[in-house]
Amino acid sequence: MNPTETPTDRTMKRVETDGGVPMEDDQESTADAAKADGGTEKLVDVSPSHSVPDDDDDVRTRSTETAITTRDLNVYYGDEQALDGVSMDIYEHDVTALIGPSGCGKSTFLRTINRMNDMIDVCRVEGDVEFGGKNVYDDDVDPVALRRKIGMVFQAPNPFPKSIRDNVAYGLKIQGYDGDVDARVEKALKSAALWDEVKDQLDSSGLDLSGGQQQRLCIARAIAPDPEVVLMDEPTSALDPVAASKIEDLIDDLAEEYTVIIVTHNMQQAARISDRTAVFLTGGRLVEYDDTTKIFEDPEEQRVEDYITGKFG
Ligand SMILES: Nc1ncnc2c1ncn2[C@@H]1O[C@H](COP(=O)(O)OP(=O)(O)OP(=O)(O)O)[C@@H](O)[C@H]1O
Repeated sequence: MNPTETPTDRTMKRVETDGGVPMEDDQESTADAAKADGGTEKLVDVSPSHSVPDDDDDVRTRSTETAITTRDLNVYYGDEQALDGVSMDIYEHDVTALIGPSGCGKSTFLRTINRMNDMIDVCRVEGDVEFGGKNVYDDDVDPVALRRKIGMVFQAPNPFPKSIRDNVAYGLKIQGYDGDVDARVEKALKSAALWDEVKDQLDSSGLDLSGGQQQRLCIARAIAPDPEVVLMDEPTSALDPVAASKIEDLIDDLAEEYTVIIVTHNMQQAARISDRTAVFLTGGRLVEYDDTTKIFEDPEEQRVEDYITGKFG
């Protein structure tokens, strides 16, 4: 499908998470096994066969509304072009995965959406990123206010050296929120599936938590100001498999309330947790963007199939 095309049927069964260990090295064997079977080849197994379906909430109705639209997005670091003409519609309440080999511009794309690239002097952006009916690069857009609406979670958990409560309340304080901060902290920690583990130690340092808990704390911090979009840059790559699995489950829940865009190197993870997948290849080009099942089972582009089956990247 053309990256900018609007799908006709936006209701589909969600790809299940198996809650298991992220596996990258079995991609080729999955495809080979399917071929040997004489069955329909699946490049990566996105079926729920290896999982236990959780409960009755495993079908999410998908929106036809776009949360973010990029048009002809070019990003440069000095003379080097990191993104080349990226046009993409990202849908509300979808989990959209960005995949591709190292250096193809995934993180740049993510950072361009909430203007984190503003902090890099040599970075120059051309084209539009529409959010809420406005180009986020318009002169009258306040990047700090924008980042409250489009929160971000990074690869390594990075809590502030503050209490758990203050970590979560941080964004609220910056925005001068004068309501019930404790209620908002509780709500965010519940949404981040951390409340039960920390509710009796809200004054302890966020740095005393485990890595997985710290990452969920960072997710709570990102969602406390009630954003519309949550950007995640490889949020599980620094975590052990159990902690990573918890975050994967959480991402699925977050999509009920937020639009989630996630960069991942883990193909199985993209297949498990995302509704749509965008494949970037060298040169910062978006080469294919479609429903995740389509990308992983029957991509249009040979280059995408080669990447997914581990022939390069
Ligand atoms: N701050 C920066 N200054 C200069 N060049 C940069 C900067 N950040 C990224 N680049 C360059 O832009 C290109 C895209 O990098 P980016 O980090 O967006 O790719 P990526 O696909 O996210 O890579 P990875 O998967 O390794 O994280 C690379 O060539 C990279 O060297």
